Amino acid sequence: MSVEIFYDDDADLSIIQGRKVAVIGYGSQGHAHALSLRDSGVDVRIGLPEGSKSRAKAEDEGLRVLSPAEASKEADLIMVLAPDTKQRAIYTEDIEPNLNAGDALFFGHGFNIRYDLIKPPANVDVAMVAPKGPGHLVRRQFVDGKGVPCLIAIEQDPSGNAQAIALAYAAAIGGARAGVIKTTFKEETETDLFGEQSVLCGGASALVQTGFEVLTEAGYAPEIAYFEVLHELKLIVDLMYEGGIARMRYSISDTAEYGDLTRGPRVITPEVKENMKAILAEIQDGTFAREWVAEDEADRPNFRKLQEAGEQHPIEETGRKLRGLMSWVDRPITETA
Ligand SMILES: NC(=O)C1=CN([C@@H]2O[C@H](COP(=O)(O)OP(=O)(O)OC[C@H]3O[C@@H](n4cnc5c(N)ncnc54)[C@H](OP(=O)(O)O)[C@@H]3O)[C@@H](O)[C@H]2O)C=CC1
Ligand SMILES: CC[C@](O)(C(C)=O)C(=O)O
Ligand SMILES: [Mg+2]
Ligand SMILES: [Mg+2]
Repeated sequence: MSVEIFYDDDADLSIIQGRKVAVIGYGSQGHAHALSLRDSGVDVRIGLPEGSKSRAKAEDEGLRVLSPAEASKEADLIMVLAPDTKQRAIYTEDIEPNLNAGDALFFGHGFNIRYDLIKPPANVDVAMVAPKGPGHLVRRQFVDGKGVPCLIAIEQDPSGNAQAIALAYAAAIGGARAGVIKTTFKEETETDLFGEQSVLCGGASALVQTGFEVLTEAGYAPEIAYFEVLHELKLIVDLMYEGGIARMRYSISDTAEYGDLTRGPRVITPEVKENMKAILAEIQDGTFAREWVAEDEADRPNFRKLQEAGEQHPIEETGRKLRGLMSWVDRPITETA
């Protein structure tokens, strides 16, 4: 095996328990890290601006909430879990003036370091602990005594201890129960962006919406179409998760398996593979990052338009109706455990 994988036995939790940690941001990842760090005996404070919607949520959990600058000043390890597009300004205005030699600056995703948007001083450890799953699942798994696998990466290591600190941090949020893999900021950023754009989010959303459109435009009931192309997808993906594509194919009927083997490549054609390569190239050469930063600076007009169109897609209305009949499915996305 070419990668190093670490587990709880490889991590020394006392290292992170001996640090003063500031978690900047209390959204999907921020709430999961902060609550699990606290439950692991770590001294945590949250950095959020005045007027942030997240302040009340953190305070309701009994966490100390300070401004990002105050939290950074108090802490000797700062984990940046604000939106990627906001991190550069937060770093310049709130974190950088409060960084001391020997501090550690941590990220949950490598975007700002990989694309040189943030350039920390050489006397500060710079590392990443990136859970490979959505924050609400990171927290739920921790509470259930399990964990979401994490990637760690070290960009700067003046203390000589950055890897041990990152491993301890990953263990404190449950990641080392599942496995912690060492990577680089470059590899994490490029593969994470590719995965979410081409397969996990972009690819999967477009596949599901298109399948729903084909069935309903052909006159089939939207409810039937929803079950076939969205609801059942989770059941199929669960089998892949447990035992790979082979396990899924073992479990489905041979009729489905024959259709999978012969029709799948007609959906995901060589042209689709070329499209994926083009998307990867835009990630590697920085085109996507420049586009996304510019879109954010322009107040996200295209993003909002596309978001709205997605919310108006007929599959959402059908889904809301059906999930309303399945009380066990409709977990609010704000639920934290
Ligand atoms: N979502 C996920 O599961 C994953 C995210 N990541 C990475 O984690 C990081 C955080 O992403 P995510 O959790 O999705 O972010 P969210 O959008 O869910 O949350 C962002 C948080 O940052 C706060 N915030 C906004 N502006 C500031 C500011 N100026 N100073 C301090 N806090 C601010 C927001 O507060 P408010 O409520 O006021 O908006 C909110 O609490 C990103 O780097 C992302 O790539 C990595 C793996 C998975
Ligand atoms: C798949 C999306 C993700 O990369 C994640 C949850 O890991 C993200 O940026 O939210
Ligand atoms: Mg990811
Ligand atoms: Mg991501």
